[in-house]
Amino acid sequence: MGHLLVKAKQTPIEPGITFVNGLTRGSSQLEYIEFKVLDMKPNAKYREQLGKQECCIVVLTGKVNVSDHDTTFQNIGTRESVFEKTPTDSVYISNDRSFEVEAVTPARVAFCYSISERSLPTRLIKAADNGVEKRGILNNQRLVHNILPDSDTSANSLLVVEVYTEGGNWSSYPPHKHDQDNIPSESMLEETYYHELNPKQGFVFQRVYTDDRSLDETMSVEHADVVIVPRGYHPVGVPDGYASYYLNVMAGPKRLWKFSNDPDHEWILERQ
Ligand SMILES: O=C(O)C[C@@H](O)[C@H](O)C(=O)CO
Repeated sequence: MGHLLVKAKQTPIEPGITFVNGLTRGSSQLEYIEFKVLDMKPNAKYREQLGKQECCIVVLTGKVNVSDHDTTFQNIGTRESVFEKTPTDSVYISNDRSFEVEAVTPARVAFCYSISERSLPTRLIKAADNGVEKRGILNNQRLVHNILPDSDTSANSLLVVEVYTEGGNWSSYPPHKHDQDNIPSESMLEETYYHELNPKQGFVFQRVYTDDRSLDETMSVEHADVVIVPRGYHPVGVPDGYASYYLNVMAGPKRLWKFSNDPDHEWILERQ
């Protein structure tokens, strides 16, 4: 197993709460992003005091109440499986705040963190606020739900997006990278991928590589695994018969998603 692949764990951490997968800045080579996914049984409560990190709470499945102790958003979340392919509700919570998530139904919740110093208002990002985009042609088709895109100024550094790729298709493809602070042509953003598969026994392949191949890892990724993209190109290939979902978190010094395609494969975009 390469050091960019974090396998799903399923570790009970509190009554009614199971840690599914995640990473901290201490446990990964990332400087900006932390991430975790928790499974929650009904009535379970997860509380956290944020330090100098902002957090986007994405209700992957089920229904929850989220409170920042000033405002409570009740019964949020829209789906029982991510593969319903409808957007979901999320909540943005600023650095230095605390929050509580209480499960109303069995729920799977993603917590996307990035370092942040400037306080911002808590915000409910409703499912209807997600920008829904179909990208690509031929075997490069994917469906994108933009939860926190760079056009939305609710966050200091976090970018959050979910992506669906049908079997036999490729996404994050042609391979692109965002590891140079060279705006307007490219921004420097770390990235994480939290993957789900339908059916669950499926797998996808993800390669993370740089032009000079000083980094070049190709991973077999299974349900609930996380892939870390500290730099480099990061395409995903989905085998026939399986559908892929992933939740991307991106963060870096500037909150802008500007990428460069691998020049060797950019011709993919020129096809009709
Ligand atoms: O369009 C896609 O296939 C999704 C990717 O852009 C993905 O969100 C990503 O790699 C962002 O850098």
